[in-house]
Amino acid sequence: MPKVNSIRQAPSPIRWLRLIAFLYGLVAYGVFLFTIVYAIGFVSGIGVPKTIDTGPEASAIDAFSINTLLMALFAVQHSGMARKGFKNWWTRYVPNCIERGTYVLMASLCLMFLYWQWRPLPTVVWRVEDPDIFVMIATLSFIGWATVFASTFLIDHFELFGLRQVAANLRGRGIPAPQFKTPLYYKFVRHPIYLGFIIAFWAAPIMTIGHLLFAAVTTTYIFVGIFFEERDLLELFGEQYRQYKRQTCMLIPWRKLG
Ligand SMILES: C[S@@+](CC[C@H](N)C(=O)[O-])C[C@H]1O[C@@H](n2cnc3c(N)ncnc32)[C@H](O)[C@@H]1O
Repeated sequence: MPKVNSIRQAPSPIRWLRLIAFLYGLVAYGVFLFTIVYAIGFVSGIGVPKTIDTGPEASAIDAFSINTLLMALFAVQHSGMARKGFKNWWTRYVPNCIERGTYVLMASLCLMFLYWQWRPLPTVVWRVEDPDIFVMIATLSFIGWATVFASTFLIDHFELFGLRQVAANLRGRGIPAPQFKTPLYYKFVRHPIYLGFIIAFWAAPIMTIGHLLFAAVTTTYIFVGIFFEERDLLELFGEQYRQYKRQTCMLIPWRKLG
């Protein structure tokens, strides 16, 4: 009898696969956390060895081309892999539960590559001389980052970064369907995470050409990303999202709710 029990309790191959998928999701999340925290240092120039204004010297034209290519690589990965058609195709080969984690991992690797290969363009465009205004602008940038983090928790932090999916799979449950949400300030702006990024990138007490290039290209990319994201959200949530779009501003809450 004890032998029968021990056979019954032995983890099946499926359980092992679920555990491996869960650990993979955890690693992907850890890499993402490191990458996003590093991004704060990279953009602000504080606390990390390689920042937006440091790195191998290059001519202005080389630096401009390399940096633009690095941002284009990230944009293609980040937008391409988020599209429904791509997801439908590659989840034929990759289990559904690790699709989001893999997406997050790939985006993090593209960003790390960008940090590593980024060439500085150190000419100063503006420099705030007044120490109080300097601190105010630097603080505003951190408020932007805080908005990004807080908003991920409002939407669903663990689903956005793939942990909820691998945790559900580990428990033998299906992947939870995405829910439409408008918590707190999502009632006033549809894209607080992107607004937070824009604030974090532009609120710079010392703005170099390199930083300006980064802020300008990422802001343009955010608008392109919003176009594709909203097209998908309309398809996913239908009338609910159409009404939300009619009543709520995209980034800046400048008009009243309808
Ligand atoms: C990086 S988040 C950005 C969310 C939002 N655009 C923002 O800036 O706060 C992208 C994911 O959020 C989801 N999403 C965006 N708005 C949402 C909402 N109101 N409710 C639920 N999910 C949403 C999208 O489907 C997408 O998977």
